[in-house]
Amino acid sequence: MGPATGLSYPEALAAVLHQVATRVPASERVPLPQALGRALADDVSSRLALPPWDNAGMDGYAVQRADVLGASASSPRALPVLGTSMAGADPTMLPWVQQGTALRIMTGAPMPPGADAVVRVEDTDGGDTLVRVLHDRDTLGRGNVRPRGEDIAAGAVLFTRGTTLRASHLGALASIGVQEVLVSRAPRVTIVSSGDELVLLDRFDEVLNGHRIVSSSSYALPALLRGAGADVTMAPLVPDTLEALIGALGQALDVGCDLLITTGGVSVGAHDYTRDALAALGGTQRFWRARIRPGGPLGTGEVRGVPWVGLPGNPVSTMVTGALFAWPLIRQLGGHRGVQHARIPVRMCDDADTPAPLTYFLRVALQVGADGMLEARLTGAQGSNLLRTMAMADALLEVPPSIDRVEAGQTFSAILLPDAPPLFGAAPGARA
Ligand SMILES: Nc1nc2c(c(=O)[nH]1)N[C@H]1C(S)=C(S)[C@@H](COP(=O)(O)OP(=O)(O)OC[C@H]3O[C@@H](n4cnc5c(N)ncnc54)[C@H](O)[C@@H]3O)O[C@H]1N2
Ligand code: MOO
Repeated sequence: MGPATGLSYPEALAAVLHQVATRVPASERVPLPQALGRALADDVSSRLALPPWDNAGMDGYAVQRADVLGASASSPRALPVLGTSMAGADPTMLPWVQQGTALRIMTGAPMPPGADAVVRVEDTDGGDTLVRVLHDRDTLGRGNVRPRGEDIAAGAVLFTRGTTLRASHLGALASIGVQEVLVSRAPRVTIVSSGDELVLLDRFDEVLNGHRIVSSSSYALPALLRGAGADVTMAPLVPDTLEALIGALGQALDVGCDLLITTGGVSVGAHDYTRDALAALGGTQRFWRARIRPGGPLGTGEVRGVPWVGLPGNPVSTMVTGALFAWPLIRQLGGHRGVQHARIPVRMCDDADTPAPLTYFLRVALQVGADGMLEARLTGAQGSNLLRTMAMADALLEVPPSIDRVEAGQTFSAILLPDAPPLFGAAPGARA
């Protein structure tokens, strides 16, 4: 089977996501601080309004705006000061601000009845018992008054099911008194890696003896997928026999998981048994092979009701397909709403040949260019076995099948790797 067979990248992604589209994840209640990064399993409504009362947006004096309209340094308005409204003051105990009076007020403190504007302290002489207002700019617009319920309305839905909870969500939920949150359970993902040549680090002496290689994907892939919110179990490494693979996959299914991921053994080699093993366990294959590089020998299907994704064994192919396909799939299984990779425009700074009619995903490092646009540079050679150049990459430059050569200066879409840092260095000469 040639490299140009199989599904296009968008078709393959849609097929992978489609097979779990109707699954509703189980939910659990967790204390608020532990809800970070999880998806809300239900809408959250607020019992109360926030802010709970009209309050001051500036430190200054609560007044009736008509009293200070037209005030200036040459024509100040003098108002007796009735007292002070501190943040935390009981709003029902505040004096009425009648025409021609003022109440000292702090940012966040409740507005007293009668007042409809706050003059900031800088626009006054700061008087304690009598204040002179020297400027009337705060009579415009909202007059530095922050209205009750502006942030969160009482009874309204605050966040909807599927929202990924970030730091500010925890703050907003805390502010309405949520101590425990109903979130989708982390999907249980079991990874089964096969290959006679592979050992874990406890057998590194066999690597030194020249007989084996470390199963680097046993370390890289769970790290990546845990970042997607998966509860990952690594099955013991499986030798290259059909019986061993059937046994290992059967064991993983008996223990139970929400997603079965295999690495290796999906190509056309003499020992590539993954698809045969799945068939022997009664599984069905949805597709095998995508028109992408790296990662072409990618498969998906279902076995005993559990979705299966077969990632190719070359370590970079494993990580690229893990990021492009397994990551969004795990997000979907974890109940998260957004599962589309963002594409960002980047200016490519290197040439690259992409001759086959495939979507290429080139490993690139990003820098902020002189004009503020992101610039992409190849991290080095692009062979599927070269994990170092994958580790150096921030993003995958997506080169469509119709393009057979990338030239420096051209703009392409890049997909940020899910574990890429959110900040980048500046290219030489870039503005700060
Ligand atoms: N005749 C063909 N050969 C190959 C094709 C093809 O279309 N026709 N496709 C190539 C591509 S592309 C890839 S990718 C690989 C995929 O092969 P498998 O998924 O069957 O993987 P393996 O053969 O088991 O291993 C490939 C390679 O990766 C190393 N490997 C495997 N697992 C791990 C691991 N856990 N950690 C580190 N390294 C691993 C393995 O030693 C091999 O070097 O097939 C190509 N061949
Ligand atoms: O596509 Mo394979 O996944 O390049 O090495």
